[in-house]
Amino acid sequence: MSPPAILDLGQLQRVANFLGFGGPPKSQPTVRVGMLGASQVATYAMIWPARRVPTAEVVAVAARDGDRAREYAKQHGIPRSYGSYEALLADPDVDAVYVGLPNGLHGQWARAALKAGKHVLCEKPFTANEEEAREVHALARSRGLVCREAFHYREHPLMDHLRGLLLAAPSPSPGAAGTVHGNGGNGNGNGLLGRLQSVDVAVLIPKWVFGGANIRFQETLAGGAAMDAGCYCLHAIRSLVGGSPEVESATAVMAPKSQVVDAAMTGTLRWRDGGNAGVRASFRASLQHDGPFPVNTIDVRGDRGHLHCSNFIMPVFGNVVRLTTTAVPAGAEAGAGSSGKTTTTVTRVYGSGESTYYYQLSRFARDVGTVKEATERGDAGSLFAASSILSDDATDSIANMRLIDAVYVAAGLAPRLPSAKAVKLQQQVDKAAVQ
Ligand SMILES: NC(=O)C1=CN([C@@H]2O[C@H](COP(=O)(O)OP(=O)(O)OC[C@H]3O[C@@H](n4cnc5c(N)ncnc54)[C@H](OP(=O)(O)O)[C@@H]3O)[C@@H](O)[C@H]2O)C=CC1
Ligand SMILES: O=C1OC[C@@H](O)[C@H](O)[C@H]1O
Repeated sequence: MSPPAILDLGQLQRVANFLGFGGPPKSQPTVRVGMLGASQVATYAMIWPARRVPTAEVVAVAARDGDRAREYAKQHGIPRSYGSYEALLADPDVDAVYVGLPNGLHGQWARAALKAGKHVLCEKPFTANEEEAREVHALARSRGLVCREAFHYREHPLMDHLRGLLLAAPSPSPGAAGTVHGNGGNGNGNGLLGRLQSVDVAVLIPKWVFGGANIRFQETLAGGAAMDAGCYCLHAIRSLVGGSPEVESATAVMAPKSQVVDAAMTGTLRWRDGGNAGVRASFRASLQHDGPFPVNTIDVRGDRGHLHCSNFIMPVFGNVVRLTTTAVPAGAEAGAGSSGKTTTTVTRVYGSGESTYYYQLSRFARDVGTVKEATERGDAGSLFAASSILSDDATDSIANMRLIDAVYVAAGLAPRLPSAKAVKLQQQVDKAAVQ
Protein backbone atom coordinates (compact mmCIF):
# COMPACT_ATOMS: atom_id res chain seq x y z
CA MET A 1 0.00 0.00 0.00
CA SER A 2 1.40 3.42 -0.86
CA PRO A 3 1.55 6.01 1.96
CA PRO A 4 -0.95 8.87 1.98
CA ALA A 5 0.15 11.84 -0.16
CA ILE A 6 0.99 13.97 2.89
CA LEU A 7 3.80 11.51 3.80
CA ASP A 8 5.14 11.27 0.28
CA LEU A 9 8.70 12.56 0.71
CA GLY A 10 9.27 12.33 -3.04
CA GLN A 11 6.40 14.76 -3.55
CA LEU A 12 7.80 17.13 -0.93
CA GLN A 13 11.15 17.05 -2.75
CA ARG A 14 9.42 17.76 -6.08
CA VAL A 15 7.61 20.75 -4.62
CA ALA A 16 10.90 22.03 -3.18
CA ASN A 17 12.45 21.65 -6.64
CA PHE A 18 9.55 23.59 -8.20
CA LEU A 19 10.14 26.39 -5.70
CA GLY A 20 13.80 26.52 -6.73
CA PHE A 21 15.35 25.30 -3.47
CA GLY A 22 18.77 23.67 -3.43
CA GLY A 23 20.09 24.79 -6.79
CA PRO A 24 23.67 23.96 -7.77
CA PRO A 25 26.34 26.67 -7.89
CA LYS A 26 26.39 28.74 -11.10
CA SER A 27 29.56 28.05 -13.02
CA GLN A 28 29.35 30.05 -16.21
CA PRO A 29 25.77 30.52 -17.31
CA THR A 30 25.20 30.05 -21.03
CA VAL A 31 22.22 32.32 -20.93
CA ARG A 32 21.61 35.50 -18.95
CA VAL A 33 17.89 36.15 -19.00
CA GLY A 34 16.03 39.46 -18.80
CA MET A 35 12.31 39.28 -18.05
CA LEU A 36 9.63 41.53 -19.52
CA GLY A 37 6.92 41.91 -16.89
CA ALA A 38 7.27 41.68 -13.11
CA SER A 39 4.66 38.98 -13.01
CA GLN A 40 3.66 35.92 -11.04
CA VAL A 41 4.18 33.60 -14.00
CA ALA A 42 7.76 34.88 -14.36
CA THR A 43 8.39 33.76 -10.78
CA TYR A 44 7.57 30.11 -11.31
CA ALA A 45 8.36 29.83 -15.02
CA MET A 46 11.74 31.58 -14.86
CA ILE A 47 13.08 32.74 -11.47
CA TRP A 48 12.61 29.51 -9.53
CA PRO A 49 13.82 27.13 -12.24
CA ALA A 50 16.81 29.40 -12.95
CA ARG A 51 17.94 28.77 -9.35
CA ARG A 52 18.30 25.09 -10.20
CA VAL A 53 19.55 25.27 -13.80
CA PRO A 54 23.32 25.88 -13.67
CA THR A 55 23.45 27.20 -17.24
CA ALA A 56 20.86 29.97 -16.79
CA GLU A 57 20.64 33.09 -14.68
CA VAL A 58 18.02 35.84 -14.33
CA VAL A 59 19.95 39.11 -14.49
CA ALA A 60 17.24 41.73 -15.06
CA VAL A 61 13.52 42.44 -14.89
CA ALA A 62 11.50 45.22 -16.50
CA ALA A 63 8.04 46.48 -15.60
CA ARG A 64 5.99 49.35 -16.92
CA ASP A 65 6.39 50.94 -13.51
CA GLY A 66 10.00 51.38 -12.37
CA ASP A 67 9.19 51.26 -8.65
CA ARG A 68 7.36 48.00 -9.05
CA ALA A 69 10.23 46.55 -11.09
CA ARG A 70 12.70 47.61 -8.36
CA GLU A 71 10.56 46.10 -5.63
CA TYR A 72 10.14 42.84 -7.55
CA ALA A 73 13.89 42.65 -8.28
CA LYS A 74 14.66 43.17 -4.59
CA GLN A 75 12.16 40.55 -3.52
CA HIS A 76 13.60 37.94 -5.92
CA GLY A 77 17.29 38.84 -5.74
CA ILE A 78 17.52 39.99 -9.36
CA PRO A 79 20.55 42.26 -9.89
CA ARG A 80 18.99 44.88 -12.22
CA SER A 81 15.55 46.37 -12.80
CA TYR A 82 14.17 48.67 -15.47
CA GLY A 83 11.11 50.92 -15.68
CA SER A 84 10.53 50.17 -19.34
CA TYR A 85 10.80 47.12 -21.56
CA GLU A 86 12.90 49.10 -24.07
CA ALA A 87 15.52 49.83 -21.39
CA LEU A 88 15.93 46.14 -20.60
CA LEU A 89 16.32 45.32 -24.29
CA ALA A 90 19.18 47.84 -24.48
CA ASP A 91 21.10 46.02 -21.71
CA PRO A 92 24.15 44.38 -23.36
CA ASP A 93 24.46 41.87 -20.49
CA VAL A 94 21.11 40.30 -21.37
CA ASP A 95 21.44 37.37 -23.82
CA ALA A 96 17.85 36.23 -23.85
CA VAL A 97 14.45 37.67 -23.03
CA TYR A 98 11.48 35.97 -21.39
CA VAL A 99 8.26 37.45 -22.77
CA GLY A 100 5.67 36.80 -20.04
CA LEU A 101 3.15 39.37 -21.26
CA PRO A 102 -0.50 39.18 -22.37
CA ASN A 103 -0.99 37.28 -25.65
CA GLY A 104 -1.61 40.34 -27.80
CA LEU A 105 1.79 41.76 -26.84
CA HIS A 106 3.87 38.61 -27.44
CA GLY A 107 4.61 39.34 -31.10
CA GLN A 108 5.43 43.01 -30.59
CA TRP A 109 7.93 42.37 -27.78
CA ALA A 110 9.39 39.20 -29.27
CA ARG A 111 10.16 41.23 -32.40
CA ALA A 112 11.65 44.07 -30.37
CA ALA A 113 13.84 41.62 -28.44
CA LEU A 114 15.04 39.91 -31.63
CA LYS A 115 15.85 43.28 -33.18
CA ALA A 116 17.93 44.03 -30.09
CA GLY A 117 19.87 40.80 -30.74
CA LYS A 118 18.32 38.76 -27.91
CA HIS A 119 17.19 35.15 -27.98
CA VAL A 120 13.55 34.81 -26.94
CA LEU A 121 11.47 32.48 -24.79
CA CYS A 122 7.92 33.66 -25.38
CA GLU A 123 4.86 32.59 -23.40
CA LYS A 124 2.13 30.54 -25.04
CA PRO A 125 0.22 31.05 -27.27
CA PHE A 126 3.15 32.26 -29.35
CA THR A 127 1.45 35.26 -30.96
CA ALA A 128 -2.04 36.62 -31.65
CA ASN A 129 -2.39 34.60 -34.87
CA GLU A 130 -0.55 32.63 -37.55
CA GLU A 131 0.37 35.66 -39.66
CA GLU A 132 2.13 37.25 -36.70
CA ALA A 133 3.86 33.97 -35.83
CA ARG A 134 5.30 33.85 -39.36
CA GLU A 135 6.55 37.45 -39.08
CA VAL A 136 8.28 36.81 -35.77
CA HIS A 137 9.93 33.62 -36.99
CA ALA A 138 11.09 35.22 -40.24
CA LEU A 139 12.86 37.81 -38.11
CA ALA A 140 14.34 35.18 -35.75
CA ARG A 141 15.71 33.24 -38.71
CA SER A 142 17.16 36.35 -40.37
CA ARG A 143 18.95 37.23 -37.12
CA GLY A 144 19.98 33.64 -36.30
CA LEU A 145 18.36 33.77 -32.86
CA VAL A 146 16.39 31.17 -30.90
CA CYS A 147 12.74 32.13 -30.54
CA ARG A 148 10.77 29.50 -28.66
CA GLU A 149 7.21 29.25 -27.46
CA ALA A 150 7.12 28.39 -23.77
CA PHE A 151 5.21 25.11 -23.97
CA HIS A 152 6.98 23.97 -20.83
CA TYR A 153 4.93 20.77 -20.47
CA ARG A 154 6.43 19.27 -23.64
CA GLU A 155 9.93 19.08 -22.10
CA HIS A 156 8.88 16.93 -19.13
CA PRO A 157 9.69 13.19 -19.35
CA LEU A 158 5.95 12.49 -19.03
CA MET A 159 5.41 13.52 -22.65
CA ASP A 160 8.24 11.27 -23.87
CA HIS A 161 6.68 8.46 -21.88
CA LEU A 162 3.28 8.99 -23.56
CA ARG A 163 4.87 9.19 -27.01
CA GLY A 164 6.84 6.03 -26.24
CA LEU A 165 3.64 4.18 -25.33
CA LEU A 166 1.93 5.31 -28.51
CA LEU A 167 4.87 4.20 -30.62
CA ALA A 168 5.42 0.89 -28.84
CA ALA A 169 4.62 -2.31 -30.61
CA PRO A 170 2.02 -4.58 -29.04
CA SER A 171 3.47 -7.69 -27.38
CA PRO A 172 1.52 -10.36 -29.18
CA SER A 173 1.04 -13.81 -27.80
CA PRO A 174 3.35 -16.34 -29.44
CA GLY A 175 2.31 -16.96 -33.01
CA ALA A 176 0.27 -13.78 -33.40
CA ALA A 177 0.81 -11.87 -36.61
CA GLY A 178 1.65 -8.20 -36.80
CA THR A 179 4.20 -6.42 -34.64
CA VAL A 180 4.12 -3.26 -36.69
CA HIS A 181 5.33 -0.15 -34.92
CA GLY A 182 3.46 3.04 -35.47
CA ASN A 183 0.68 5.31 -34.40
CA GLY A 184 2.88 8.33 -34.92
CA GLY A 185 2.98 10.40 -38.05
CA ASN A 186 -0.45 10.00 -39.52
CA GLY A 187 -2.42 8.65 -36.63
CA ASN A 188 -3.08 5.47 -38.56
CA GLY A 189 -0.54 3.15 -37.03
CA ASN A 190 -0.78 -0.15 -35.37
CA GLY A 191 0.89 0.27 -31.99
CA LEU A 192 -0.16 -0.74 -28.49
CA LEU A 193 -3.53 0.94 -28.89
CA GLY A 194 -4.13 -0.45 -32.37
CA ARG A 195 -5.62 1.81 -35.00
CA LEU A 196 -6.12 5.36 -33.72
CA GLN A 197 -9.73 6.32 -33.21
CA SER A 198 -9.70 9.51 -31.19
CA VAL A 199 -7.60 11.85 -29.11
CA ASP A 200 -9.31 14.12 -26.60
CA VAL A 201 -7.49 16.82 -24.73
CA ALA A 202 -9.19 18.98 -22.14
CA VAL A 203 -7.95 21.98 -20.16
CA LEU A 204 -10.79 23.05 -17.90
CA ILE A 205 -10.45 25.95 -15.50
CA PRO A 206 -13.30 26.71 -13.08
CA LYS A 207 -14.93 30.13 -12.93
CA TRP A 208 -13.37 31.17 -9.62
CA VAL A 209 -9.82 31.18 -11.06
CA PHE A 210 -10.04 34.16 -13.45
CA GLY A 211 -12.32 37.17 -12.91
CA GLY A 212 -13.74 39.25 -15.76
CA ALA A 213 -10.91 41.81 -15.56
CA ASN A 214 -8.23 39.18 -16.21
CA ILE A 215 -6.12 39.59 -19.37
CA ARG A 216 -7.69 36.36 -20.63
CA PHE A 217 -11.01 38.20 -21.13
CA GLN A 218 -9.60 41.28 -22.86
CA GLU A 219 -10.33 41.69 -26.57
CA THR A 220 -7.38 44.01 -27.08
CA LEU A 221 -4.96 41.58 -25.41
CA ALA A 222 -5.88 38.63 -27.66
CA GLY A 223 -7.86 36.89 -24.94
CA GLY A 224 -10.02 33.80 -25.15
CA ALA A 225 -10.22 30.24 -23.85
CA ALA A 226 -9.09 28.76 -27.17
CA MET A 227 -5.97 30.93 -27.00
CA ASP A 228 -5.12 30.31 -23.36
CA ALA A 229 -6.23 26.76 -22.59
CA GLY A 230 -6.98 25.60 -26.13
CA CYS A 231 -3.40 26.22 -27.27
CA TYR A 232 -2.29 23.42 -24.91
CA CYS A 233 -4.97 21.06 -26.25
CA LEU A 234 -4.03 21.63 -29.87
CA HIS A 235 -0.33 21.41 -29.12
CA ALA A 236 -0.68 18.15 -27.20
CA ILE A 237 -2.76 16.63 -30.00
CA ARG A 238 -0.16 17.63 -32.58
CA SER A 239 2.77 16.47 -30.43
CA LEU A 240 1.30 13.07 -29.69
CA VAL A 241 -0.15 12.12 -33.04
CA GLY A 242 1.57 14.39 -35.55
CA GLY A 243 0.36 14.79 -39.10
CA SER A 244 -1.74 17.73 -40.21
CA PRO A 245 -5.21 17.53 -38.70
CA GLU A 246 -7.82 19.97 -39.97
CA VAL A 247 -10.43 21.66 -37.80
CA GLU A 248 -13.83 20.25 -38.64
CA SER A 249 -16.05 22.18 -36.25
CA ALA A 250 -15.88 24.39 -33.18
CA THR A 251 -18.34 25.97 -30.80
CA ALA A 252 -17.64 28.90 -28.53
CA VAL A 253 -19.36 29.98 -25.34
CA MET A 254 -18.85 33.72 -25.24
CA ALA A 255 -17.66 35.70 -22.22
CA PRO A 256 -20.38 37.92 -20.74
CA LYS A 257 -21.07 41.03 -22.86
CA SER A 258 -18.38 40.10 -25.41
CA GLN A 259 -18.81 39.29 -29.06
CA VAL A 260 -15.13 38.48 -29.44
CA VAL A 261 -13.79 36.66 -26.38
CA ASP A 262 -14.65 33.01 -25.82
CA ALA A 263 -15.00 31.83 -22.21
CA ALA A 264 -15.06 28.24 -23.44
CA MET A 265 -14.40 26.47 -26.72
CA THR A 266 -14.97 22.94 -27.94
CA GLY A 267 -13.70 21.72 -31.27
CA THR A 268 -13.26 18.64 -33.43
CA LEU A 269 -10.26 17.95 -35.63
CA ARG A 270 -9.84 15.25 -38.22
CA TRP A 271 -6.87 13.64 -39.93
CA ARG A 272 -7.40 12.98 -43.62
CA ASP A 273 -6.36 9.34 -43.24
CA GLY A 274 -8.52 8.53 -40.22
CA GLY A 275 -8.96 9.41 -36.59
CA ASN A 276 -10.37 12.48 -34.97
CA ALA A 277 -9.50 14.71 -32.07
CA GLY A 278 -11.55 16.67 -29.58
CA VAL A 279 -10.55 19.88 -27.86
CA ARG A 280 -12.20 21.22 -24.71
CA ALA A 281 -10.93 24.50 -23.33
CA SER A 282 -12.75 26.41 -20.65
CA PHE A 283 -12.56 29.19 -18.08
CA ARG A 284 -16.02 28.19 -16.93
CA ALA A 285 -15.61 24.51 -16.06
CA SER A 286 -18.64 23.18 -14.25
CA LEU A 287 -18.28 22.43 -10.58
CA GLN A 288 -20.77 19.61 -10.90
CA HIS A 289 -18.96 17.71 -13.67
CA ASP A 290 -15.35 18.76 -13.44
CA GLY A 291 -14.91 19.53 -9.75
CA PRO A 292 -13.65 22.67 -8.02
CA PHE A 293 -10.05 22.66 -9.33
CA PRO A 294 -8.49 23.05 -12.80
CA VAL A 295 -8.40 19.80 -14.75
CA ASN A 296 -6.19 18.86 -17.66
CA THR A 297 -6.34 15.47 -19.35
CA ILE A 298 -5.32 13.55 -22.45
CA ASP A 299 -7.25 10.51 -23.71
CA VAL A 300 -6.09 8.54 -26.71
CA ARG A 301 -8.34 5.73 -27.89
CA GLY A 302 -7.48 3.07 -30.41
CA ASP A 303 -9.34 -0.06 -31.42
CA ARG A 304 -7.18 -2.05 -28.95
CA GLY A 305 -6.80 0.26 -26.04
CA HIS A 306 -7.09 3.51 -24.20
CA LEU A 307 -4.35 5.76 -22.85
CA HIS A 308 -5.38 8.30 -20.23
CA CYS A 309 -3.15 10.92 -18.68
CA SER A 310 -4.13 13.46 -16.10
CA ASN A 311 -2.22 16.60 -15.21
CA PHE A 312 0.08 16.64 -18.22
CA ILE A 313 0.54 20.43 -17.77
CA MET A 314 1.76 20.37 -14.16
CA PRO A 315 2.99 16.77 -13.72
CA VAL A 316 5.36 17.70 -10.89
CA PHE A 317 2.33 18.06 -8.61
CA GLY A 318 1.13 14.53 -9.37
CA ASN A 319 0.14 12.80 -12.57
CA VAL A 320 -1.50 9.57 -13.64
CA VAL A 321 -0.92 7.55 -16.79
CA ARG A 322 -3.46 4.75 -17.20
CA LEU A 323 -2.99 2.35 -20.09
CA THR A 324 -5.66 -0.20 -20.91
CA THR A 325 -4.90 -2.59 -23.75
CA THR A 326 -6.46 -5.68 -25.20
CA ALA A 327 -3.93 -8.32 -26.19
CA VAL A 328 -3.92 -9.82 -29.65
CA PRO A 329 -4.78 -13.51 -29.34
CA ALA A 330 -2.46 -16.06 -30.94
CA GLY A 331 -3.04 -16.36 -34.66
CA ALA A 332 -5.00 -13.12 -34.96
CA GLU A 333 -3.77 -10.03 -36.77
CA ALA A 334 -2.72 -7.09 -34.61
CA GLY A 335 -5.32 -4.35 -34.77
CA ALA A 336 -7.88 -6.63 -36.37
CA GLY A 337 -10.40 -6.05 -33.63
CA SER A 338 -10.49 -9.59 -32.24
CA SER A 339 -10.66 -9.42 -28.48
CA GLY A 340 -8.15 -10.88 -26.05
CA LYS A 341 -7.22 -10.29 -22.43
CA THR A 342 -7.55 -6.70 -21.22
CA THR A 343 -4.79 -5.30 -19.01
CA THR A 344 -4.62 -1.97 -17.19
CA THR A 345 -1.45 -0.40 -15.83
CA VAL A 346 -1.14 2.82 -13.89
CA THR A 347 2.13 4.76 -13.87
CA ARG A 348 3.31 8.10 -12.56
CA VAL A 349 6.15 9.84 -14.36
CA TYR A 350 8.42 12.28 -12.53
CA GLY A 351 11.76 11.99 -14.32
CA SER A 352 14.41 13.45 -12.04
CA GLY A 353 11.71 15.19 -9.99
CA GLU A 354 12.16 18.60 -11.59
CA SER A 355 9.36 20.86 -12.84
CA THR A 356 8.35 21.33 -16.45
CA TYR A 357 9.85 24.83 -16.22
CA TYR A 358 13.21 23.41 -15.17
CA TYR A 359 13.28 21.08 -18.18
CA GLN A 360 12.17 23.97 -20.41
CA LEU A 361 14.88 26.33 -19.19
CA SER A 362 17.59 23.65 -19.37
CA ARG A 363 16.75 22.96 -22.98
CA PHE A 364 16.45 26.63 -23.88
CA ALA A 365 19.89 27.36 -22.36
CA ARG A 366 21.39 24.38 -24.18
CA ASP A 367 19.90 25.47 -27.51
CA VAL A 368 20.98 29.09 -27.08
CA GLY A 369 24.47 27.69 -26.37
CA THR A 370 24.36 25.63 -29.56
CA VAL A 371 23.27 28.62 -31.64
CA LYS A 372 25.91 30.90 -30.08
CA GLU A 373 28.59 28.31 -30.78
CA ALA A 374 27.47 27.99 -34.40
CA THR A 375 27.74 31.76 -34.82
CA GLU A 376 31.28 31.70 -33.40
CA ARG A 377 32.56 28.56 -35.18
CA GLY A 378 30.68 28.85 -38.43
CA ASP A 379 31.36 25.23 -39.44
CA ALA A 380 28.78 23.22 -41.35
CA GLY A 381 27.99 20.82 -38.48
CA SER A 382 27.27 23.45 -35.87
CA LEU A 383 25.38 25.61 -38.37
CA PHE A 384 23.20 22.65 -39.27
CA ALA A 385 22.42 22.00 -35.59
CA ALA A 386 21.54 25.67 -35.04
CA SER A 387 19.41 25.81 -38.15
CA SER A 388 17.39 22.77 -37.04
CA ILE A 389 16.67 24.41 -33.69
CA LEU A 390 15.40 27.56 -35.38
CA SER A 391 13.31 25.79 -37.98
CA ASP A 392 11.75 23.28 -35.54
CA ASP A 393 10.61 26.15 -33.31
CA ALA A 394 9.18 28.03 -36.28
CA THR A 395 7.35 25.03 -37.72
CA ASP A 396 5.84 24.11 -34.38
CA SER A 397 4.56 27.55 -33.36
CA ILE A 398 3.26 28.44 -36.80
CA ALA A 399 1.37 25.14 -37.04
CA ASN A 400 -0.19 25.67 -33.61
CA MET A 401 -1.23 29.25 -34.35
CA ARG A 402 -2.70 28.05 -37.67
CA LEU A 403 -4.95 25.61 -35.80
CA ILE A 404 -5.98 28.20 -33.21
CA ASP A 405 -6.99 30.56 -36.04
CA ALA A 406 -8.91 27.73 -37.69
CA VAL A 407 -10.76 26.94 -34.45
CA TYR A 408 -11.90 30.57 -34.22
CA VAL A 409 -13.01 30.61 -37.84
CA ALA A 410 -14.90 27.31 -37.41
CA ALA A 411 -16.67 28.81 -34.37
CA GLY A 412 -17.74 31.82 -36.47
CA LEU A 413 -15.26 34.18 -34.79
CA ALA A 414 -12.28 36.07 -36.16
CA PRO A 415 -8.70 35.03 -35.36
CA ARG A 416 -7.20 37.22 -32.63
CA LEU A 417 -5.36 40.43 -33.45
CA PRO A 418 -2.09 41.75 -32.04
CA SER A 419 -2.85 44.42 -29.41
CA ALA A 420 -1.78 47.40 -31.53
CA LYS A 421 -4.17 46.37 -34.33
CA ALA A 422 -6.97 45.45 -31.93
CA VAL A 423 -6.76 48.82 -30.17
CA LYS A 424 -6.87 50.65 -33.52
CA LEU A 425 -9.88 48.63 -34.59
CA GLN A 426 -11.67 49.32 -31.33
CA GLN A 427 -11.02 53.05 -31.71
CA GLN A 428 -12.51 52.96 -35.22
CA VAL A 429 -15.56 51.09 -33.95
CA ASP A 430 -16.00 53.57 -31.06
CA LYS A 431 -15.64 56.51 -33.46
CA ALA A 432 -18.18 55.05 -35.87
CA ALA A 433 -20.61 54.49 -32.98
CA VAL A 434 -20.63 58.19 -31.95
CA GLN A 435 -20.97 59.47 -35.53
N1 LIG B 1 3.56 28.84 -18.86
C1 LIG B 1 2.67 28.94 -17.92
O1 LIG B 1 2.56 28.09 -17.04
C2 LIG B 1 1.79 30.13 -17.88
C3 LIG B 1 1.76 30.96 -18.94
N2 LIG B 1 1.00 32.08 -18.92
C4 LIG B 1 1.07 32.98 -20.06
O2 LIG B 1 1.77 34.15 -19.64
C5 LIG B 1 1.21 35.31 -20.22
C6 LIG B 1 0.85 36.30 -19.12
O3 LIG B 1 -0.18 35.76 -18.35
P1 LIG B 1 -0.39 36.21 -16.82
O4 LIG B 1 0.92 36.13 -16.14
O5 LIG B 1 -1.51 35.47 -16.26
O6 LIG B 1 -0.78 37.72 -17.02
P2 LIG B 1 -0.70 38.98 -16.03
O7 LIG B 1 -2.03 39.64 -16.07
O8 LIG B 1 -0.15 38.58 -14.73
O9 LIG B 1 0.31 39.91 -16.83
C7 LIG B 1 1.66 39.63 -16.96
C8 LIG B 1 2.42 40.91 -17.15
O10 LIG B 1 2.02 41.55 -18.36
C9 LIG B 1 2.41 42.91 -18.26
N3 LIG B 1 1.59 43.78 -19.09
C10 LIG B 1 2.06 44.55 -20.09
N4 LIG B 1 1.10 45.22 -20.67
C11 LIG B 1 -0.03 44.88 -20.07
C12 LIG B 1 -1.37 45.27 -20.24
N5 LIG B 1 -1.74 46.14 -21.18
N6 LIG B 1 -2.26 44.76 -19.41
C13 LIG B 1 -1.91 43.87 -18.47
N7 LIG B 1 -0.65 43.44 -18.28
C14 LIG B 1 0.29 43.96 -19.06
C15 LIG B 1 2.44 43.23 -16.78
O11 LIG B 1 3.77 43.60 -16.60
P3 LIG B 1 4.30 44.84 -15.76
O12 LIG B 1 4.98 44.14 -14.67
O13 LIG B 1 5.17 45.53 -16.72
O14 LIG B 1 3.15 45.66 -15.31
C16 LIG B 1 2.16 41.95 -16.07
O15 LIG B 1 3.02 41.73 -15.00
C17 LIG B 1 0.03 34.85 -21.04
O16 LIG B 1 0.42 34.78 -22.37
C18 LIG B 1 -0.29 33.46 -20.52
O17 LIG B 1 -0.81 32.62 -21.51
C19 LIG B 1 0.28 32.41 -17.82
C20 LIG B 1 0.26 31.60 -16.73
C21 LIG B 1 0.99 30.36 -16.70
O1 LIG C 1 -0.73 26.63 -17.22
C1 LIG C 1 -1.69 27.33 -17.38
O2 LIG C 1 -2.85 27.10 -16.74
C2 LIG C 1 -3.80 28.10 -16.63
C3 LIG C 1 -3.81 29.02 -17.81
O3 LIG C 1 -4.78 29.98 -17.73
C4 LIG C 1 -2.45 29.55 -18.01
O4 LIG C 1 -2.40 30.61 -18.92
C5 LIG C 1 -1.68 28.39 -18.40
O5 LIG C 1 -0.46 28.63 -18.97
